[in-house]
Amino acid sequence: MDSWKLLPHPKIEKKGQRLAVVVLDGWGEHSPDQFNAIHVAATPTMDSLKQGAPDRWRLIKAHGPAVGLPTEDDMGNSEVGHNALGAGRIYEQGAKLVDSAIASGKIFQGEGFKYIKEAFPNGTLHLIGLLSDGGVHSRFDQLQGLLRGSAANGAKKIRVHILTDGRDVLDGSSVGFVEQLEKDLQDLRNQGVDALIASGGGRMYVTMDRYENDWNVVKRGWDAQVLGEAPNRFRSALEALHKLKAENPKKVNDQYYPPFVIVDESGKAVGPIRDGDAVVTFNFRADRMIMAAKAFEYEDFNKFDRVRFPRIRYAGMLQYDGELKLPKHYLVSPPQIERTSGEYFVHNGIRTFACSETVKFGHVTFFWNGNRSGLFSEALEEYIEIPSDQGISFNQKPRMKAKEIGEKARDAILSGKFDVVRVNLPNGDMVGHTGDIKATITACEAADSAVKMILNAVQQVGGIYIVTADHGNAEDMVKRSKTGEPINDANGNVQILTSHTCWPVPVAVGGPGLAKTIRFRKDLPGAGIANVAATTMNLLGFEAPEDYEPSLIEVADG
Ligand SMILES: O=C(O)[C@@H](CO)OP(=O)(O)O
Ligand SMILES: [Mn+2]
Ligand SMILES: [Mn+2]
Repeated sequence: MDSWKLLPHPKIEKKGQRLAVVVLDGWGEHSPDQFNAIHVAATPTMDSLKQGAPDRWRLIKAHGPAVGLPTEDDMGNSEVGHNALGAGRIYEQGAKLVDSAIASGKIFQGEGFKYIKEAFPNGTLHLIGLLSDGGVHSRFDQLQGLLRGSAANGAKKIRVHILTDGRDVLDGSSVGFVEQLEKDLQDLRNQGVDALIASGGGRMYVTMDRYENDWNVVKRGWDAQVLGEAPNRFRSALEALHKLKAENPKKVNDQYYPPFVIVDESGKAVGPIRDGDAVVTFNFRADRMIMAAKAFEYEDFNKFDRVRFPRIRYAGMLQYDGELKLPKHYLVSPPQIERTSGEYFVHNGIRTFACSETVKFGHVTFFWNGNRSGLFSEALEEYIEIPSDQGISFNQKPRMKAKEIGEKARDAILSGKFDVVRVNLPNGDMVGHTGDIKATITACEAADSAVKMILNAVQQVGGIYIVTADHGNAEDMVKRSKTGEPINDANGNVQILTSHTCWPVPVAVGGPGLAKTIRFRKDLPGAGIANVAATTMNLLGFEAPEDYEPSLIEVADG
């Protein structure tokens, strides 16, 4: 028997239902107050869905172990969220896999580490990555583990190229992380390892672009890290952070520090990357390291002028793209996500349309499909990317491309060419990360209007919808005490929260094609977003594979 064949659902007929799957990025559920941008925004469509509770609207988990992260304190993120949504099962994710590999010491015995270790006797080890304890792309304690382990394994010269965060952690917290890193590097120097910070920059402006939105971001990183060139040169990273902020307090924050290099007393960069060196990008998450990985690895490369292409031993913390085998060498094996819902669908003749704008396009395709690039089937699938605005912080244009995404989805639904139309609406998340509450309110309104456009099209064709989110963000824009009170900073202003949250997200089903008897089960109170994939299979008239997390819906008698 074809193991890809999904069995017909015993109670839900497969009758060519057209299904819209809408993911609102960064849209959680939290108590209503002035710092809940979704609550303050006029969101009539999402509000109306809530009226369907408990049978057709409920909350599901989108953080911590429910999405494969180490602890209940780990907020969700797009990678683990879309992996869970698309794969319908919970995989141990990068953060956890790296933790285990460091704890057991296996990371230092693996092929990847052995490969870079060859460079230790004569070359420098460069560590490049996001410096914070956000746990979304990287974690500070993992960098510390890597530093200690590398020194213990013979690294004599280490250079750290930092990317400041302020997006998964509070803005301004980069200073504390750099102070701690400087202490750790001093400890290494006391042990005879020549260890220094060599360059830096803010994650949104240096290195960590994604989905080829803007190669200039990667180039700025390359120039500083590899060539040792940047418009800003300082004797220390702390000096860089303080001076660059003081020069331009309105524009410069942790996410957007301009690139800088650290120089010695003669003004020479302390750590350009040269032939014979080893380079490790210590982010475990893929999307924002793939572009840099290509620049470090590909012989043929034309995205920008690298000027110099050093012969290095390069490894990623994880392999970032299994399909492209990028990078070839890595310290920890990524989760092997297979048999995703999208792949099942093509094997069962389901025609899928997927769409978002650039900044989230890979979320609803690459992450959704288990970190796999490209289509499963040219004949049955179409993925559309709407170009995102470039070079701006999204609070300047908070509506982003919500309308365009809504229109594309609407047209795809009305065309009759697709059984499933899947979109990601980025607004709540991308604007939420700017910490600009007013703009985030506008963002949420734009996303809500796009949902409306999609639901109207579903209505017209007699279809079904499932609306949900990948994790929280816009529903809570302020740092809170344990009892939920907003926390003030030293100047008496509330501390703005730019990060994701641990709050649950809504899921709603409906549409004229949904039988009246279908409702949410009540026996899955702890369900999470991994339960959505089986639900979509049921909505299309299929049983889900046995090892998928259970479907959220049931068919009531009568
Ligand atoms: O912007 C990103 O890279 C992350 C936050 O670090 O957000 P998301 O997981 O929503 O993509
Ligand atoms: Mn997201
Ligand atoms: Mn986000």
